[in-house]
Amino acid sequence: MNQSKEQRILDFVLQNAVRGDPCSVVDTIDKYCSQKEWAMNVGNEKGIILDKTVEEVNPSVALELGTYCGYSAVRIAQLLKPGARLLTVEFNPKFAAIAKQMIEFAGVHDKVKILEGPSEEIIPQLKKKYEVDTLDFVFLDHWKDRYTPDTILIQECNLLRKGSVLLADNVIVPGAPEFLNYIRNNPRFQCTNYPSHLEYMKVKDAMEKAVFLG
Ligand SMILES: O=c1[nH]cnc2c(O)cc(-c3ccc(F)cc3)cc12
Ligand SMILES: [Mg+2]
Repeated sequence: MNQSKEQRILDFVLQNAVRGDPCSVVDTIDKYCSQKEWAMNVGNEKGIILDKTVEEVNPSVALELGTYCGYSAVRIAQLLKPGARLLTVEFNPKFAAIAKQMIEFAGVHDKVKILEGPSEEIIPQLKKKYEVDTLDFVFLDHWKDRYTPDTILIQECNLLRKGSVLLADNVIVPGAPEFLNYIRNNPRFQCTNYPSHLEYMKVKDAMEKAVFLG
């Protein structure tokens, strides 16, 4: 039965990265996806923006929407302080299965919990089922048409506190114009744009940071 691209990425990591070394897992995925097959990992250029934002926030509880192969989950998890945790939501069961193995190989599984299912179903469960009080950091990297409804849902579920930080990938490519319009015109958020490039390409992309003002 022919392999998926995501399985090929995982196999390349299992063969070439160092078990228990998150940096080697991240670098090995970037090597495969820049040299062999493009894939929608946030990549190293935007990954550095992600890293800096996570270090700035130093979250106790972080949420990621869109796990894919686990690349950004590994990047975020390795920056978390002891006792901090990342909840990452993935709709596609095949991607979730790959990410689970990737996260375990990287040795960050004690900090990461993969929640499989649609974000609109999982977000309302975070408080009661996953014992979340508020989210310190949210990385939006799933389907661009869900950025705005999920941001509204997160607010409706009272999951943000003064100073909570949202960071959205791909606001240029594939683009999230409706989200940019929503968040930049919402007086409860202070927005900053970070120009960058699409992962592994020369194409311009950007990330948008939005701080919740309470
Ligand atoms: O669907 C996406 N989810 C999350 N991140 C993405 C991402 O970073 C890039 C892309 C993408 C960009 C250009 C293209 F030609 C085809 C797909 C999609 C997603
Ligand atoms: Mg992305």
